[in-house]
Amino acid sequence: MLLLRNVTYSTNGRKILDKINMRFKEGMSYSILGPNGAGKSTIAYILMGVIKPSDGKVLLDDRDITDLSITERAKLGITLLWQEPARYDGITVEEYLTLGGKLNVDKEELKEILEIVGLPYELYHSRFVDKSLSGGERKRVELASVLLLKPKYAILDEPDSGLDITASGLIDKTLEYLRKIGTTVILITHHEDIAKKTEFSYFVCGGKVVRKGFSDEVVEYYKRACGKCPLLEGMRYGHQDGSSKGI
Ligand SMILES: Nc1ncnc2c1ncn2[C@@H]1O[C@H](COP(=O)(O)OP(=O)(O)OP(=O)(O)O)[C@@H](O)[C@H]1O
Repeated sequence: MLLLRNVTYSTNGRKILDKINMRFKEGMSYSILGPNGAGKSTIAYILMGVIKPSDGKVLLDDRDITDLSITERAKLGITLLWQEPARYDGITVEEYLTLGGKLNVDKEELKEILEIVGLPYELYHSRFVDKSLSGGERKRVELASVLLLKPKYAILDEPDSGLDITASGLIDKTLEYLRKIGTTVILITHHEDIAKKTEFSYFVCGGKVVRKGFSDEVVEYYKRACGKCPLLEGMRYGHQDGSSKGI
């Protein structure tokens, strides 16, 4: 089990996360749901070891891993799909996904995974992971790399961002594959329909867990709460500069 215990994170004199407690059990799927700026990506970075909490602990199977680096956590089976996909000039999709042949993966498996993420092997394996791929295609390559690693814990930070209308089917196939291989999924999103695809959800707002439980129930609460939130209402109508009333 992966666990955040009383995690607080402050930076530049601002408290971003405030005593966050979360539990991710093996083989289950979870969403971290919340509006822009809620603290969702910060939670992902703390789980992955990109940043360290100012207070509190990260535990994996009762072991304190708070001070472990990204690489050490990766070795323990924790993987992060970054919100912004990277580019690697001069490296093909196949080289990237097989870590230059170091990852033990056969061609059939590579084909299967590329099919799941919607990039047919024949069309994409020799393409370069550079700016010649669109943002959406790079995101799909990153998702394929997470699936091929067969992690124990897959943290997917907005897997649908930058993707088109086919994203919903892609998320379904991704979750189905990860469920099949027993990976615990931690999916970060601000979309209710995406959160509903997981079993459990945490609704985060203002750096705090506001609600947790079965995804259907949490999503209903999120819709009601965010629908009435004066902060979000203000953002929607652009009250900060008094302009852009409506859209
Ligand atoms: N280094 C930093 N200095 C100041 N503020 C920061 C810093 N890093 C993050 N924040 C702020 O912390 C808040 C939470 O950021 P975070 O990226 O975790 O939100 P999020 O829920 O993932 O948002 P989004 O849905 O827009 O991606 C935001 O208001 C952000 O501006």
